[in-house]
Amino acid sequence: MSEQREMKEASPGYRTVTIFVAGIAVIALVALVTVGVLQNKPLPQKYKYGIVMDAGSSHTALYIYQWPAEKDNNTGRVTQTDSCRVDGPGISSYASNPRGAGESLGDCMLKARQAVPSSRHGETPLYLGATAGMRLLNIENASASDAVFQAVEAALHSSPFSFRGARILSGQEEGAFGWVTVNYLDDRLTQGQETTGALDLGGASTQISFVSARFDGTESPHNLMTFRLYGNDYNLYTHSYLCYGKDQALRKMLALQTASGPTSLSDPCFHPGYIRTRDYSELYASPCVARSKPQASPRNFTLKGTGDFDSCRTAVKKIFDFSKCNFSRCSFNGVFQPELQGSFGAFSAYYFVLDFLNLTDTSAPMETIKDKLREYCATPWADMQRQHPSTKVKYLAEYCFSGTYILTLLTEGYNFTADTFKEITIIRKIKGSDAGWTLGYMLNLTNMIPAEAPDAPPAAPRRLRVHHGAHGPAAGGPSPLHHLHPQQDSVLQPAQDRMS
Ligand SMILES: O=P(O)(O)OP(=O)(O)OP(=O)(O)OC[C@H]1O[C@@H](n2cnc3c(O)ncnc32)[C@H](O)[C@@H]1O
Ligand SMILES: [Ca+2]
Repeated sequence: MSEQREMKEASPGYRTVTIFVAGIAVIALVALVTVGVLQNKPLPQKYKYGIVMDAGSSHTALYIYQWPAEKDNNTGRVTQTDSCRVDGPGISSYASNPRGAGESLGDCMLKARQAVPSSRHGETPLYLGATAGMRLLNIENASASDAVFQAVEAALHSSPFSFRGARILSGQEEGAFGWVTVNYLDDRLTQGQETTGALDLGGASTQISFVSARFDGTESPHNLMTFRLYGNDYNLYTHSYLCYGKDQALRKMLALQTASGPTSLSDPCFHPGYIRTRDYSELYASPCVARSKPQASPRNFTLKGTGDFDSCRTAVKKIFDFSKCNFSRCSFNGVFQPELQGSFGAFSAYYFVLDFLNLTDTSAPMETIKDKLREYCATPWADMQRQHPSTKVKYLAEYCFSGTYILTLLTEGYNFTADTFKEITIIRKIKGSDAGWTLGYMLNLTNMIPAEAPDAPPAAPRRLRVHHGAHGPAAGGPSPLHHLHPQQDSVLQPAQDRMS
């Protein structure tokens, strides 16, 4: 110590050097701060972001995902950080006011600008995918659906994000991406573990997707999606039933009950004491029921609830056609479905409805579930309103129908038995991220799921890759990111499309 002090004191140049070094350090620091301030450069961000808008039939939702900036290609690393529910109905409801569809997204876009650090805005991919509501509008009135898309695209182009296109997802994509999401969040893909099937119930369509050892696509090619993920091959069975989302299914049931154009209808799927005037032209204003509109009918009919679960089941069952099957086995409406296999995650309206009804425990005996629904449906409407003053009246009025529909769809439609029903888990979120197709869709379009396991020698480019036939895109083709129309670039395609 003292020797040191002696040396410092002894060395005449020591003070000069110290002052010199300190001076340089101060100048460097000032320069650094000045440059930083002048360029307004924030500190480097730890995360990257991606945004997907889910334009569903009943509403639009925006999801923001993040992942560590230094490593894009690892599983389980992409998580949902934020979400935003667009006020008002789904974009397909803006057919007569397309501009309104674009404007409706404003608040959620603002929220996204605040949630994603501004230094990342320009590089953050933004996708919009529309599902069954737009599929139906496209069938009904293609120019109206084009106008809605134009308005929505204009709104999203004006955002600071990297807008990569708005399009309608095919039913197969909707089902398959929901399956990818669930299994990605559960970490089942990297481990090569047994996967979970996915059940999605929307307002206008519903999907079932699961890996089946007995299904290679021979019987029904358009139900097959094949992928190679983290070095494992999957044959996924998937089917989307248009018009079997819970809103359209209710329309179908009401249409069957009003085929003769009555002025009043006693309906077992609504609570006793429930009474409402329904407009014929409004009820039949959907391609799901348009063709069965009665030739002659009054303007409205009076819908009166009788609250009878067993009769409701009978009425609901009539919207399924079990009469024909050209395959070895079918679900309903002549659709091929292999034997159910493994566990399932059921989300969206399965969750909303069964959670409200306190019926998410699928291990309860089937009879108990039926008894609860029987009692629930029989509860007078006035009591329901008194007990649930803050529940949206439309939802409250329809839970008896919705619960009955879900039970019928799962057991009679998809053939879940008292045993296999227990394999269904009713979920809303997995590790903080919503279950749904959006995350899988983004992972695919941003190539964030590698075809080979990360520690395996990269024989092929690390991207989510399907086995394409001779006409499929070459492996390692251009990244989907460089195109504005992801429908041409999605590397996940149903087998039928690949073979045609
Ligand atoms: O997939 P598609 O068919 O396009 O429709 P969507 O994406 O808009 O459908 P959601 O899963 O958002 O919702 C499914 C249905 O559940 C309804 N719903 C949403 N929240 C609900 C709640 O809390 N209680 C009851 N029903 C609800 C909603 O109105 C739809 O009819
Ligand atoms: Ca949906």
